[in-house]
Formats: sequence, C-alpha cells, structure tokens
Amino acid sequence: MTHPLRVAVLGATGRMGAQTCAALEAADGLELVARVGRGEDVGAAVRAARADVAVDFTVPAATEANVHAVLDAGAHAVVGTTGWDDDSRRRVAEHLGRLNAARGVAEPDLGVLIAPNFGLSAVLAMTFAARAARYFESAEVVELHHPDKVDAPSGTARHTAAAIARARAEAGLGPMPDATEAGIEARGADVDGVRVHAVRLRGLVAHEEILFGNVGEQLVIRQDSFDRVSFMPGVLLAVREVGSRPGLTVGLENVLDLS
Ligand SMILES: NC(=O)C1=CN([C@@H]2O[C@H](COP(=O)(O)OP(=O)(O)OC[C@H]3O[C@@H](n4cnc5c(N)ncnc54)[C@H](O)[C@@H]3O)[C@@H](O)[C@H]2O)C=CC1
Ligand SMILES: O=C(O)C1=N[C@H](C(=O)O)C[C@H](O)C1
Repeated sequence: MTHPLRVAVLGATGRMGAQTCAALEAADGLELVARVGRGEDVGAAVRAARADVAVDFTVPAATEANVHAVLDAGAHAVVGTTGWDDDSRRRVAEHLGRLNAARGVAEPDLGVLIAPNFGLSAVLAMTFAARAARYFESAEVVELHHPDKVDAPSGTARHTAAAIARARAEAGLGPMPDATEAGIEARGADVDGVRVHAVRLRGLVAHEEILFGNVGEQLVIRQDSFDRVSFMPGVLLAVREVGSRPGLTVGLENVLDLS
C-alpha cells in the first residue's frame, strides 16, 4: 500500500489557502499535515510536519522566500501565488539545480510547479489565445477580479499577454496598430507590448477576456471562475504531479499536455 502524500499549505487562513485545506481533507491519497500562517517559520513548519509537498497561496512579497525555504526543507512546491518574474523564476531554477545535484540516488529530485491559474477554463483560455495570436493584427487582455485582490494586472493576464507576445514574435508580427497620442494611461498596462486592462468590482471572483481583432472581424475568448472551488481540481493535480516533474515547471498547461 502506498502512503498518502503529506501536504502543507502556506497561507492556510487566506481565501485560497482555506479552500485548498478543505480540498486536501476531502481528497484520496493526500494528507493535510500543516496549516502555515503569516509570521511562522515556513522551513521549520514543513520539516516538523515531514511534508512531501507544500502549496503556497500567500502574497507576492513572500512567495519566493517561501519556495526557497520549502526546498531547503526537502519538499516539492506547488505555487499559485502571483508576483513571479524572470529573475525570481531563474533563482528558483538555480536553487533546484544545486539541490538536485547534491541529492542522493535514493531521493527523488525536487520539483516546483508555479501555475498562474489552476482553473481549467483559464488554462484553456490561455492556450487558445496563444494559438490564435498569430492570426490577428490586434490583441488586448481584460482581467476582472474581486476588489480584495492586492496586485494588478493579474498573474493570469501577465501569463496570457506574454504568451500572445511570444506567438506574435515567432510569427514575425510587428507592433499592434494604436494611434493613441494623448491619454496613454487609459490604455492599460503594457505587458511585452500587449495592453492589459484590470477591472476590480465587488461581486466578481476571477475572470478574463482576450480580444483579437482584424479588419472586419473579432474573436473574444472569455473564461469565468465564479467560485474558488474551480481552482481545486488543478491544485490537487499539481500536488499529485509535482513529485514526478523535477526542476521548475511554469503553467498547468504543461501538466495537462496542452503546451
Ligand atoms: N494560481 C491560481 O489559480 C490562483 C492564484 N491566486 C493567488 O493566490 C494568492 C493568494 O490569494 P488569496 O488567497 O485570495 O489571498 P488572501 O489575502 O486571502 O490570502 C493570503 C494569505 O497569506 C497569508 N500570508 C501572508 N504572508 C505570508 C507568509 N509569509 N507566510 C505564510 N502566509 C502568509 C496571509 O495572512 C493570508 O492568510 C494571490 O497571489 C492570488 O493572486 C488566487 C486564486 C487562484
Ligand atoms: O487573486 C485572485 O483572486 C486570483 N489570482 C490569480 C491571478 O492573479 O491571476 C488567479 C486568478 O485570476 C484569481
């Protein structure tokens, strides 16, 4: 009989952390062994709980340090928190490289899976947008969230825009048409040359629209997470998979074989 995977949750009293704890408690083959909150020593908590995997749903300012502490404690990390950039991802990849090179043959290599969004509808929307991007002159992203969200634009919108920009560059497309001369601040954030607009509205949870335009036509891809329960199948999949994916994986699309 295989033992259940031992899982710690960082940010356990937050909106996503609490939902994740509930999902883990209801899941087969997974055991919630630590609820870690703000101000606690993450490494010590993960070690004390003998966690195999730690899930991070904290805040952008804390998430990178948490992941380094989890790795030093010998556990895999699944990360949903936003705020990651090329530099922080590179530092985690280097840390993983050093640790995995030093691990014994009997120990599985450590993995970190960072997913800007665990919702299936969001992962599919991002994937479809990346596929569509090369065929359109114009593309813009609108993300819409609850007003308690601390960062903008959302991690999902950044990931989406970056993928659109990559696809456009690979297809040899130049900058998008935009004649704006005055009021550029009303055109949203510029993420790799793609405009991203952030709406904050009471009643919303997490939503994204990707707009594509050509002369005489438009394509709109939209996804809606109406409830945080929608993120849980993706979180549980990531927890189960991260141990068999050594090194750094960014995006649940890689686990779902959509990339
Ligand atoms: N990848 C995904 O599918 C999703 C990602 N998110 C992201 O997850 C993060 C958390 O979102 P929410 O749960 O809505 O926020 P929240 O504000 O409800 O929860 C954050 C929790 O982290 C705790 N915390 C802060 N610093 C900490 C530290 N150093 N160690 C441990 N705990 C700490 C806070 O006390 C709080 O309980 C955000 O970055 C959000 O954008 C949210 C929803 C889905
Ligand atoms: O803060 C949220 O709520 C969400 N954060 C993530 C993001 O910034 O993309 C994922 C989802 O949009 C919900």
